Amino acid sequence: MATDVGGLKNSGLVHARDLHRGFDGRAVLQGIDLDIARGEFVALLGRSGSGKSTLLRALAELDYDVPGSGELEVPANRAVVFQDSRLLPWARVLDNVVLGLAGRDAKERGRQALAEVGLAGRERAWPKELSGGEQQRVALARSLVREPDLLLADEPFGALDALTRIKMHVLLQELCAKHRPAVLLVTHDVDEAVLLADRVLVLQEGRIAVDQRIDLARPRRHREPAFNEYRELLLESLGVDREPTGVPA
Ligand SMILES: Nc1ncnc2c1ncn2[C@@H]1O[C@H](COP(=O)(O)OP(=O)(O)OP(=O)(O)O)[C@@H](O)[C@H]1O
Repeated sequence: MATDVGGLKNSGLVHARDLHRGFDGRAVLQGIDLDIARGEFVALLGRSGSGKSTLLRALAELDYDVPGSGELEVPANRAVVFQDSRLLPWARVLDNVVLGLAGRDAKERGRQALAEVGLAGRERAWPKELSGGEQQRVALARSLVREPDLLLADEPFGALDALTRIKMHVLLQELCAKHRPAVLLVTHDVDEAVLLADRVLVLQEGRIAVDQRIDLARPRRHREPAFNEYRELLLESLGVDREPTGVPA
């Protein structure tokens, strides 16, 4: 596998060709071709077990222990956010944000990042004193303070209640408009994908089966007719039965 973090061959930021990954002889990714442009927001949908996290971990280069092949170029300056915040319980909020960050102004940048996610004044709190949504805000601040070219997010809002999730969607839209990282967001939530992404991919049988551009003005709102059209299209490609008597698969 060739991994070139420096000289990207094309104008894209992420470049993957014919990526294969498998576990115990079972193929999970079976020839992924994917390009992500600088500043582009890509959402990744797929049924449970389709390999979304496997693909995200490949792009994060966190899968050195997983056998595979293919060509992959990703920027060195990338950040990963998971479903749980993975904050260090023994470090205060600000220290969690700036841990490992170089420079004399690191703490000041950390404070600014916390203010951006709506947590000014909570710098000295311990992670356990924060709600789940607040902890995810800290995780976002920890990523964004590093000004990543690529943000890889694996169901970052999956464990949050519906109202908090909506607030996080608004926040993420604002942060992305300001910082313009390229994003790969793994999600189960079709509405979340249509709301946030420039492009929505559907992973099926180890390949990207759908690559749908979302041509809606921002900021986006649920329930406008065009939004619903994209949602129905994607639900159909996921094989979700929308008949009244059907139970979603
Ligand atoms: N470390 C591992 N060892 C063995 N099998 C694994 C490992 N990680 C993932 N798998 C298998 O690879 C397949 C894809 O898993 P992956 O977590 O990428 O799917 P996913 O689409 O992210 O699923 P979900 O939506 O349920 O999180 C699954 O069948 C899973 O059991």
